[in-house]
Amino acid sequence: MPVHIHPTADEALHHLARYFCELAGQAIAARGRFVVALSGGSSPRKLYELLASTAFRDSVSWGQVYFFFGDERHVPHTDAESNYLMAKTALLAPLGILPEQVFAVDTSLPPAAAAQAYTRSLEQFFSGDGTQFDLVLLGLGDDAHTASLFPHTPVLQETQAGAREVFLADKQVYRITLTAPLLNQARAVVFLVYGAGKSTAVERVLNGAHDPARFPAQLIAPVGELHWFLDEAAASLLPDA
Ligand SMILES: O=C1O[C@H](COP(=O)(O)O)[C@@H](O)[C@H](O)[C@H]1O
Repeated sequence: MPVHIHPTADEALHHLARYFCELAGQAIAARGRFVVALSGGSSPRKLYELLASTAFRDSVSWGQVYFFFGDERHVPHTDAESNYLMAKTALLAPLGILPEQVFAVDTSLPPAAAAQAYTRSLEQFFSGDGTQFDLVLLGLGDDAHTASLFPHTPVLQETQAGAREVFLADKQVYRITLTAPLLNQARAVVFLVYGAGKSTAVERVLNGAHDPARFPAQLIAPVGELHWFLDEAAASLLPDA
């Protein structure tokens, strides 16, 4: 599994942006479309802004790219916490992506219904082809969660590919997440992690004992490629860094 360690976050972001464009070109040439699951939280915003910048925007046939979300907070799409809003602001609106290319979680529904509806959207979109993303972008929380697969939550036991609701008891909030079996069907999965605050989580996930209940990102083992793009700060506790 390639772990790419770059001196700075900016360099990691540029290398990942180039990889994104490369995969998009290959997928569009082979299958006529590029289907991506976006990550949320704070780290990917800079990647999205970079992809929409003059440096990269002409490197992808954006009209053939379809966007889903690896996870979403159960808040309105106008809420500052919304992963959809972040992606819309940083990537989708600047690139003029059409609404029919974007599959957001319907957070106006109650959490379980929103998850069921999202599972159905995925099934309809991929009908017959199997639900396989060309690329899943993921981040890593400092508690080793990824998407909304949080430590010690029941969704970690899920064996079916789909979307599920997750209740975070400490924050008393719901999220919707794609399950590990679904994420693992992807042709490529990429973690983008930068900053010293993530170094312990990176070390535990990549080098610690296998304990996905504590380190859920260890559940990610796709049938396709798996890459980690790190800066030196996030990689600082890895033995070879
Ligand atoms: O909550 C979330 O966090 C993880 C990590 O996000 P970051 O803000 O620490 O970079 C992210 O992968 C997930 O999509 C997001 O909803």
